[in-house]
Amino acid sequence: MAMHSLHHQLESGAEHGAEGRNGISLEGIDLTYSQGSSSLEVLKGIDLRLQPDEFVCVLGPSGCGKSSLLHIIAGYLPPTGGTVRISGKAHTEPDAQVGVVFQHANLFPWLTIAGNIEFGLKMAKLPRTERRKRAATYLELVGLAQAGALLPHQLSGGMKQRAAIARTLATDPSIVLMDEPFSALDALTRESMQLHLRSIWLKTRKCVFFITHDVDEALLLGRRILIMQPGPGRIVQDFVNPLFQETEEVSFNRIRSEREFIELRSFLISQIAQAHA
Ligand SMILES: Nc1ncnc2c1ncn2[C@@H]1O[C@H](COP(=O)(O)OP(=O)(O)OP(=O)(O)O)[C@@H](O)[C@H]1O
Repeated sequence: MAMHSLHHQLESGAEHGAEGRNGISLEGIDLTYSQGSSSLEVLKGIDLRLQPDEFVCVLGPSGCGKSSLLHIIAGYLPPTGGTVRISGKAHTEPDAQVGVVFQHANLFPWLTIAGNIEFGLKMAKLPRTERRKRAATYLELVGLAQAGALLPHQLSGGMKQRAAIARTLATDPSIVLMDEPFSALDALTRESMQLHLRSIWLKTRKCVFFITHDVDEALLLGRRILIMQPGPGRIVQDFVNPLFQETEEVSFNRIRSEREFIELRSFLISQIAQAHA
């Protein structure tokens, strides 16, 4: 596929996400940070619909407003304009529908791994037996079935991040927002986490909004890919990832060696560089 024709051959993500009223919809989101007499317009007119089982990766140069957008979807930050809707209803405050995973796990150091997972469930007033059961289920799902009684400092970075994912999923959110969740991990752990997350998504089919700086990561994980551009932040590319396969049986090495992967990779890098210029 020649680079100049690549863009025309990609299926639009906006059409893909447009079905039904479920999932997330962002309507005309604007954000301006104001401090004293100065202000910074960070996001302008973001329109986006995500299906309830979407896995979307968001790429864009540093400072284009990716994290700000995530904070708005989470309900942490009110936009200066526009509306976030979840299943058609305006979403203005953090709640159990939306789970967030950050770059660092931020586990409570004094609680065991199971205790960390149960903490949010306790806040949600789930009875103790149900909390125990859920913690065991999600520890199993992230491959930490044997680690429930350990304290966070006894875990590796990758294990801590898996515990953080289990903690988020255990509250059964319909949307999981992830802000560069694997960027602090070494390359090998990162790849195993990517495979793990893929397999969790195939089992749970949650809507995942995943911010990354890593083009390869977006191509290996995203069913849909967005590219944002700064000044002010907006979405400039939105397409269905043609490399995405709905199966557990994937070899990242094989995908990485495919011609289409290499072409898409340089296409994305050129788009991000353009956005940066
Ligand atoms: N609380 C804040 N007050 C004022 N300006 C802010 C605030 N948070 C972020 N900004 C500014 O808004 C812009 C977008 O920041 P944001 O963190 O959303 O971008 P990003 O794309 O996630 O960046 P990165 O990839 O580096 O994490 C940046 O110019 C940043 O300096």
